[in-house]
Amino acid sequence: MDGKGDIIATWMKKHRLIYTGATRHPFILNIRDGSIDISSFKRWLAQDYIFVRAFVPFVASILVKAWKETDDSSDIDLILGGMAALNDEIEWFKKEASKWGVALNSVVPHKANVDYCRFLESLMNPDVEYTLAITAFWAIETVYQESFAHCLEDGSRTPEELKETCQRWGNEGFGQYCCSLKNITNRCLEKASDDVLSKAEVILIRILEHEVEFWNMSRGAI
Ligand SMILES: Cc1ncc(CO)c(N)n1
Repeated sequence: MDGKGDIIATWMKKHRLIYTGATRHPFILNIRDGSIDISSFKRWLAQDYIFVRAFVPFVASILVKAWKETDDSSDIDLILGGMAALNDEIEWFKKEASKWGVALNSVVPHKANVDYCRFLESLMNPDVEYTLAITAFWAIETVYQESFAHCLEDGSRTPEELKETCQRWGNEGFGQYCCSLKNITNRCLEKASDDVLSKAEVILIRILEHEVEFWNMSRGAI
């Protein structure tokens, strides 16, 4: 330990407002209180399928960075497990889309989605350090975990037909996975230079902003 401690906890305090904006967005609150407009849900489903397809090569790029930059094989195992889960997730999207009558092959990506995927692509560059990419990965997964877990808490009135979606990211196993990603990220951040550390913080904020825009788009607000 070099005394930097839990950097993510420090960031969470500092950026609480935007973090809450991403994890307690009206889209999520409307699922939780049962007032969600089903056309919004379908829009989210179709757009998120496109996002997840772009997320696969992003996670693959992190796997390559981990292999080159860390001697901790448990990092590779965790990222590989994440990729395996994405394989299931893509099949789940197809099944869910057919249930709702959403045609995935004719979906036009929305600007917020294109912008977000472009940002992911910029992080796939081999020049981008493992620490920066894993920070983004942790943040992306954690926003969904915290958002959908909120829809399953006691007192929530999530419609029955949306519970499976919320379970997908809100379940305890996914929560554990996010916790492991957080531990890896903190370990990398503790060893990082001040320059990388400040870049990582900017990336976290950018991710949170993209997540808010993604929910906005899903609601049809933009
Ligand atoms: C936009 C978005 N953020 C995060 C996740 C979690 O994987 C997802 N599926 N989509």
